[in-house]
Amino acid sequence: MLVKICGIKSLDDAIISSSFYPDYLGLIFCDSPRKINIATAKKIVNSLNNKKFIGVFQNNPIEEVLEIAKICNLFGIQLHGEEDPNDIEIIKENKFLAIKAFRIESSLPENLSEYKPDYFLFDKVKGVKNLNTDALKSYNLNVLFFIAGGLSSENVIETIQKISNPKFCGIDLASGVERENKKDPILLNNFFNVLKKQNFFGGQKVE
Ligand SMILES: O=C(O)c1ccccc1NCC(=O)[C@H](O)[C@H](O)COP(=O)(O)O
Repeated sequence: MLVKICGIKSLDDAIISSSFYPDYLGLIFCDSPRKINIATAKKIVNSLNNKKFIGVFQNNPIEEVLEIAKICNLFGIQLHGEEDPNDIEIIKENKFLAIKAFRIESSLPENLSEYKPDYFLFDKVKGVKNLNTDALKSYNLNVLFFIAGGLSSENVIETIQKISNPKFCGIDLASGVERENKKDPILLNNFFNVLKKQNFFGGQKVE
């Protein structure tokens, strides 16, 4: 499994999280308790310049997304709203890794195949505890996908084992490794330990 730790809010969060060697670190630029400003994001990326930072955006004009991605020297862009499939093409043309996220309730979106990102990310809907993994059973596209939604050391293995799809490649999490709104070394350690114990840490990236 590839791992993306999302919602990095400070240099401390970034340093602690990257000490566990996740594949990607996420910076949230849209409305969220984990929203980061451009100046802080830029400082974090420049301080850890060998790490791959993904900016998370929601329904922003694509020109604005690209401008922020360039200012902050991001590796990739995750669109988490109702963006047009063409925005994904523009992200790829601009040489950023492109992730298209969808919040999944009971089924996959009908227009999923119109999007050609590097990865999909299937997240839970707001207000529920976890992702409905049954909804992923019909996934038959060629694009690799991550899952997200309330993952923690307690439920990650059980969740991974529920998904037997060859395109399932990664997990994304935020709150499951946070205490008092900060990334927590003990929770991170527990999380990576359970992954490693089950040989679920590591995997092949698209790039
Ligand atoms: O996490 C947020 O606050 C958020 C808000 C708006 C858009 C996207 C957001 N998160 C991006 C993600 O990739 C996942 O939703 C997140 O990492 C999963 O978080 P959690 O359920 O707490 O593990």
